[in-house]
Amino acid sequence: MPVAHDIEEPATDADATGEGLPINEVFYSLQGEGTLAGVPSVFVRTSGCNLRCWFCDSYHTSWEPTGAWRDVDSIIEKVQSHEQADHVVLTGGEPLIHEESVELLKRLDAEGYHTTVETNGTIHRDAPIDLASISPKLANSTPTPERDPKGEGEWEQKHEQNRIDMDALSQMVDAYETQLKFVVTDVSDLPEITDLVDRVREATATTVADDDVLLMPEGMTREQLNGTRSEVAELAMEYGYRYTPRLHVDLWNDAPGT
Ligand SMILES: C[S@@+](CC[C@H](N)C(=O)[O-])C[C@H]1O[C@@H](n2cnc3c(N)ncnc32)[C@H](O)[C@@H]1O
Ligand SMILES: Nc1nc2[nH]cc(C(=O)O)c2c(=O)[nH]1
Ligand code: SF4
Ligand SMILES: [Mg+2]
Repeated sequence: MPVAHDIEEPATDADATGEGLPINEVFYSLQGEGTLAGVPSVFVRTSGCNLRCWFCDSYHTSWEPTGAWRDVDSIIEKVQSHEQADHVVLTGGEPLIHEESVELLKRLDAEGYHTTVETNGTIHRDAPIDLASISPKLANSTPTPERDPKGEGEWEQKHEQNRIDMDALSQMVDAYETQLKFVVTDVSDLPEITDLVDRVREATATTVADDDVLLMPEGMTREQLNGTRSEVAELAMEYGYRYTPRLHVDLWNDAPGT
């Protein structure tokens, strides 16, 4: 069993019992990213992350983790209250820092849900995951002092050291149906992506097709996406990778619970 990295415990509304999961939010929406974009889904967002991307669109699960501890039964109950959905997306923060995410995924699987896990790919756990939506973090994510949203670059080195774990990444690719979803700002990100995809292909027994590699424009608002999406779409065509929109941002901008 992998050891969770040294995680700061999220601030909680409830007493930390050590059981259950720190939950930031549970909401019903359309999957906005990746090969299942457009599918009605319940999102379960855990709090706490082992990385600190400067651009993180879920600031209150990473830079300032907040949430309330909920036991697995109560999370399942909340998921089931959205009766139309048969897809569940477990995200965060980084959901796989929490061992209890495995229990939640087992319960969701037993209840018949299709499960997607949105993960940065640095921690592998054995769980019933129907789609591992892995977003390995590139150098463009590193919180340098100039880009740090909170401090003065205190996380730069730790983020840089931990953002890629080839063992965890390749174990996950071999274990699950996978999409590799890269956050792209511009053409300068592409050499790192092609190199990483080559390394994953060498390290795994699985065929990683070009259309399992997704380029997603960086931006947490429509305005920011206006500056990235066209170039990223062109890059997907040029390299033969798949483009993924951020449908939820196009539809609802950065509204909470979407
Ligand atoms: C908040 S993360 C949570 C899951 C996991 N920690 C991860 O990074 O994959 C969910 C998704 O949002 C993406 N993301 C975060 N901030 C973004 C931004 N500013 N622009 C585009 N994608 C972003 C991540 O790369 C990931 O695919
Ligand atoms: N609609 C919607 N789709 C998403 N796909 C991945 C998300 C995430 O934050 O992990 C996300 C999200 O926050 N909202
Ligand atoms: S790994 Fe995911 S949750 Fe963590 S800081 Fe980066 S985007 Fe945010
Ligand atoms: Mg999101």
